Amino acid sequence: MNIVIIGAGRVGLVTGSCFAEMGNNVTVIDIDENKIQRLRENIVSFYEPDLERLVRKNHKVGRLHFEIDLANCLKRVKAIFIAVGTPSNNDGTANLCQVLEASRNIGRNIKHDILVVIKSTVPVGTSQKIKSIIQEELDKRRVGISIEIVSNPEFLKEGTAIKDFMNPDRVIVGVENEKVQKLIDELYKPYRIIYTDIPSAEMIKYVANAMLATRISFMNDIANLCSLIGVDINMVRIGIGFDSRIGTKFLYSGCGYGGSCFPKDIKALIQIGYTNGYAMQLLQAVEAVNNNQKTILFDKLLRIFENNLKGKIVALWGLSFKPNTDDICESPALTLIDALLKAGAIIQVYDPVALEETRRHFGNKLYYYTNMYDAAKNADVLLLLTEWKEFYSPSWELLKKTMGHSILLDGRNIYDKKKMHLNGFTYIHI
Ligand SMILES: NC(=O)c1ccc[n+]([C@@H]2O[C@H](COP(=O)([O-])OP(=O)(O)OC[C@H]3O[C@@H](n4cnc5c(N)ncnc54)[C@H](O)[C@@H]3O)[C@@H](O)[C@H]2O)c1
Ligand SMILES: O=c1ccn([C@@H]2O[C@H](COP(=O)(O)OP(=O)(O)O[C@H]3O[C@H](CO)[C@@H](O)[C@H](O)[C@H]3O)[C@@H](O)[C@H]2O)c(=O)[nH]1
Repeated sequence: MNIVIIGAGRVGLVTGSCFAEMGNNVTVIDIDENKIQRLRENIVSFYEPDLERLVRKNHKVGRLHFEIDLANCLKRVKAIFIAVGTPSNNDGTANLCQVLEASRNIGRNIKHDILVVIKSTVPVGTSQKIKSIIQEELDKRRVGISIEIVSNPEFLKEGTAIKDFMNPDRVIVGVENEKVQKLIDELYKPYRIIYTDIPSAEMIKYVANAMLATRISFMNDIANLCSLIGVDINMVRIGIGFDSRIGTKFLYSGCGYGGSCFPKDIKALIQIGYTNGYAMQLLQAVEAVNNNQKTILFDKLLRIFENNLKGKIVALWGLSFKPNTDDICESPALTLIDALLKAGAIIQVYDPVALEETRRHFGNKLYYYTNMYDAAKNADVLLLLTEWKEFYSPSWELLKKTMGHSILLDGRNIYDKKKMHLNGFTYIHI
């Protein structure tokens, strides 16, 4: 099938590459000319495991193309996916400028019947707005063609995006009528497709993220209580997770959730509540607990160093908001670094792939290392912020020797408390 994807970001590029891998003929377009030029050279501008390989392979065999101008790639196209960004406005509502501009672009250029698929995360009612905008542009041109619209929110996670797209738990498709289902079935053939109406599909995306974020904030709240009363949160997590009604996933306490989705989508859902005269009390608490959680490691540091971090060497392992991505958007590391800089600490950082992103953000205020042990050199304290695999079994001997001190704050609770004391570390976790 001939498909166009608007937006070559984390969702658009993964969607395009995966559909091409399934045998479709895909063109991905973006307004960022530099991004498109680099993609034509098979260079992906962000880190996502396996994505560059898929881009190169499908580009080479001629199933994946990159364009700037939508008008150049509409011939025989059956579906156009909108996968542009929906960042937060200052008040927390979803900013729909990119989505509305992409819709106008479709309306200005399309010359035949088409299915428009909305992949971006958008508030209820946006798909209808998109349809109206396309129709407005068609009317201006006096073009009488039929536009079908479906809402198909995306549930992939950064760091496992290809795997998630290729093996989804479910594919949600909100439709206005059954006519379009044949085409959707053809696209997503092997997967479990759940058809809903459009508003439900739009809402499912927000509610799924809200539920996951709620689990995390709930566990962080419980972890903070456990730490006050001397209970091991890891044992509690395992103990409740084996209740099949609860399940084991998304129960890991830590230094807070980040990323380009949970924080903005929770804010947007709270704002949707406000707009409709309803206070989303639980989600407000989820957000408040998370904001507090991002400050917890700093508070622990203040206690250790008796409120004086000036001149203290603080080493950080992990900067991205989760492993296997270079994305530092809303990462707990950013909150911690801001506080440490204010307190006058010397900050030495290491991350397997997010160093450059971090350097772009903080410039020469930090010391950057490409080796995890070098980052810990002479450090008064080491903090683990992201649970990259390579941090699971370090050489404790080497680490102790390099640091000269042996205090470790584990922001992701990945180490065994008992063993850490045997390794000679003062070990503090969440
Ligand atoms: N990042 C994720 O893991 C993830 C997962 C599921 C859903 N989502 C949702 O998917 C959407 C896209 O997210 P993303 O992370 O891919 O965003 P992104 O910011 O990485 O990418 C958006 C891309 O769209 C391009 N763009 C903007 N306006 C355009 C236009 N008018 N025409 C062509 N290109 C345009 C931008 O240049 C950018 O490359 C958001 O709504 C997000 O909430 C994201
Ligand atoms: O038990 C857990 C699980 C996750 N996290 C944190 O939660 C954040 C988000 O992690 P994750 O959900 O794995 O990554 P995202 O790429 O942000 O994916 C979420 O956001 C996407 C964008 O909407 C959705 O598509 C995905 O389904 C949804 O999981 C990260 O900071 C994690 O460290 C925890 O603290 N504890």
